[in-house]
Amino acid sequence: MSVMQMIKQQLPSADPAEGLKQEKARQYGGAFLDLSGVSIDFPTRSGFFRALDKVNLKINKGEFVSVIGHSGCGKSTVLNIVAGLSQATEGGAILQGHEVNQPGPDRAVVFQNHALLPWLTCYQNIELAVKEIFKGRKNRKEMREWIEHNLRLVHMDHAMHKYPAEISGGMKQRIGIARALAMEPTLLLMDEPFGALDALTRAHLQDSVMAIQADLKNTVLMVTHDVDEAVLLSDKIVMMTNGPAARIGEVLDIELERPRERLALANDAQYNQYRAQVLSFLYERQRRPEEAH
Ligand SMILES: Nc1ncnc2c1ncn2[C@@H]1O[C@H](COP(=O)(O)OP(=O)(O)OP(=O)(O)O)[C@@H](O)[C@H]1O
Repeated sequence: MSVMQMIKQQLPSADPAEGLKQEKARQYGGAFLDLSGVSIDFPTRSGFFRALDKVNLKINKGEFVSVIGHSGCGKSTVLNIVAGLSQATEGGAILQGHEVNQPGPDRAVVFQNHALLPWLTCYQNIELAVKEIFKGRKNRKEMREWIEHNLRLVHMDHAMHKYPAEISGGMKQRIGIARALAMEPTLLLMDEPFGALDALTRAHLQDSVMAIQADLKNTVLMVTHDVDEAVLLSDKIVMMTNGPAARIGEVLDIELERPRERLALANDAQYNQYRAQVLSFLYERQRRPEEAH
């Protein structure tokens, strides 16, 4: 899929009925996100491949939820179903009372590789999404202020007129996050958002995301490979079994007080206990044959 297609898929449809559906959804009082009985079969040359088998997951409003599991278990597939980029073969995702069957502006996605349009500046990359979403609701000045506000949130206002090629990988990722936040999504979806970054940049960006989350109280679903990242950022860690036919193995509630400080937590018994629980799930109960030696 091209970068343009990915961005377009997240933008709103012009259908007025869609606006009404979204308004109804905002008033819905049930489970915020409810995945029930989600299975998916991908067609392959040797027949159907069942990637997920009867996945059930509930997420509450304002929660930060991480999905962790070994490579290829189906983490991105879960996120893509919630994003509306993949269709479940059985079951489905209900977001605020409405079935997800296509991408929409209520679910902004941050990918590992930022997906910025190289011919637009950082400001213009965000503006593209903001113009679509807020047309008729914000005037030019309000839009400019809103874009600048979101650039400030990720500490990138100083580089707003630079092109993606002129900034570092970590900075590009910040712009991707600013663009997603500027869409004011009901649900923020992040697929290994820090995966391509060096350890220091990764830590800075994790801290920024925690600070933004504390402020905006977004509901976030994040895919990660990183146990420390999952424990540090999450309210809930969803641990997936190995595929094919992957399921949710365990869900761990992380009850560490916020704000969380990575240095203080390094010596925190409860933090280390959570960390050990995730490691034990991944490397004992879900150990893969190639890791047994
Ligand atoms: N479109 C597709 N067609 C066929 N198989 C697919 C398709 N998309 C995903 N799969 C398969 O489904 C399984 C889950 O893939 P997915 O990308 O969700 O895993 P993941 O846990 O996110 O992996 P990673 O951590 O390596 O990114 C894999 O075996 C993958 O090969």
